[in-house]
Amino acid sequence: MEEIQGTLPLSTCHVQNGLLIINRLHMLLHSTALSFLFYYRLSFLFQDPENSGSHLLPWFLVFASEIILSFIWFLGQAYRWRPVSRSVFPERLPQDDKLPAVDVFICTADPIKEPTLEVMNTVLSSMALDYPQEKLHVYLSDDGCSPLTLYGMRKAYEFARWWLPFCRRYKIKNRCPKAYFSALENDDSDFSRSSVYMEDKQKIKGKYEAFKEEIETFRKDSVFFRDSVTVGDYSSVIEVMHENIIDDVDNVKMPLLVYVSRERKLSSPHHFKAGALNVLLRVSAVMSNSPYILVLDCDMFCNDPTSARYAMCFHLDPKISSSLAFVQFPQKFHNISKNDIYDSQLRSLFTLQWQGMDGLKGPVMSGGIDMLQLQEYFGSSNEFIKSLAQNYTSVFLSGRNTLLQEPHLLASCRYEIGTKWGQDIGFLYDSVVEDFLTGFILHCNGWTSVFCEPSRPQFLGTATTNLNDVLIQGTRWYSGLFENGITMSTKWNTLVP
Ligand SMILES: O=c1ccn([C@@H]2O[C@H](COP(=O)(O)OP(=O)(O)O[C@H]3O[C@H](CO)[C@@H](O)[C@H](O)[C@H]3O)[C@@H](O)[C@H]2O)c(=O)[nH]1
Ligand SMILES: [Mn+2]
Repeated sequence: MEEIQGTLPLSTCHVQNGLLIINRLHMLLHSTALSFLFYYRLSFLFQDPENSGSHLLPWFLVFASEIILSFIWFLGQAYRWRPVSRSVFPERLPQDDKLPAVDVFICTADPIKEPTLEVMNTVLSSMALDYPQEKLHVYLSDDGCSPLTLYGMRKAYEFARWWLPFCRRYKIKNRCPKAYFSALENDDSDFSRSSVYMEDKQKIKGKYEAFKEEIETFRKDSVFFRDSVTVGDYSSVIEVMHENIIDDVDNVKMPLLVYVSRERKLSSPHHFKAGALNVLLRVSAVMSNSPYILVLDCDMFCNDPTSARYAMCFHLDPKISSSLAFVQFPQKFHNISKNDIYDSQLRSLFTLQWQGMDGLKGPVMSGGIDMLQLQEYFGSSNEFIKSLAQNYTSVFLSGRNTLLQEPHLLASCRYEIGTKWGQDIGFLYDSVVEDFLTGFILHCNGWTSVFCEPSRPQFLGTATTNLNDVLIQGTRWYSGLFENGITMSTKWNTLVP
């Protein structure tokens, strides 16, 4: 940190002046029009009662609707007040050995709705991030406790032994194997004319096909398929995959890969994704205990390996790092058609509102993809985690991979009873949109966030594209946001300093 202080900045922030002027002019025009409208309505109500009497009820109803719509419009103007854009300079980051460690958290819940091969593609793309491999640890939480997912993880780890050195050697930009092999004609590698590269590519393609086949065979196997989602109560399953140097030529190391399926009891609250993330927070604290986490949905693969370094440009920037809680990446999708009739790409959020919020306290934590710093706010009040971390990190690094007694306790239902997990610590439980609530509370506590939107999408996810899914997702989000509003208004006294 000392080295980069006083030298060139790691990130810069520009106010988008053109947009700012247009937005503010539009606000002025719109509010002038609203003032005329209100004047017109009020003067009607106060005119001679004989003329207005019979129309009074419809006028009141229309006026009330206009007031509500204007109020909603007024609240939305904050997003347009000061839009900013940011640039990062990853080449100015400190040397690799000075970079902090990062834990990647990926959540999956159902191997049927979230096909295992896709989830493994997300796992592989995050293992292949351009970040010092010994400082990268990937955790997958499986809320379906599916043998298929665990099998997929083992096979993905085997395939990664080939995939990672290949990506590193040829500086592949698209490190999600499925996306890379399906875009063969637009090969983006600098080596695309080299015959050695083409040979290697065919070899790796063969390995990928075999990996795909193995997962498919396992899935089709009727005995396992019936069991591919475990129902009822089950205990936790944790498996650590860890190996040192795998490729002496390129000196490629394998990141740590951990499969975590937390204990489930139908009698204990489940807390969905927030519950899964909190288990990962605790389990990772006794294994790798990194100060930063990158949270990904299982369908959000890394489309550009530089994302972790980009996020570090903010977290290590002395100008903003002291109050910075998280870096939010936009959610972009690979399966949007030209028509996109339901606006599944969420344009108003990610191309307008988040940039506007970035000019205030920062974008809300909107799931999918965010890089959070942990030291200050998540784990610090939990002395137990701290003490465990001190005892166990060294045990793990010394190569005894089967330390697993404590992680199982941390992944059990009973661990959280009587603690503040989900209330004051970790991801919050009071909402089905846990990310929004957690982000709002962090902002209320004085933390900020930034929006990182480089031209190449850093992550690509799967959008909901049929009406049924759009409605279910929308109902969940908006009822969750409503719930958040209630939760926050009841906590108002404690939130506002
Ligand atoms: O009990 C559960 C339920 C969901 N998930 C995972 O959580 C993620 C998001 O769930 P999904 O059903 O795909 O919800 P979406 O509406 O697509 O997700 C958006 O909205 C969620 C809040 O509702 C955020 O958590 C997500 O990050 C955001 O991408 C997925 O990876 C799931 O596997 C779990 O791990 N456990
Ligand atoms: Mn999703």
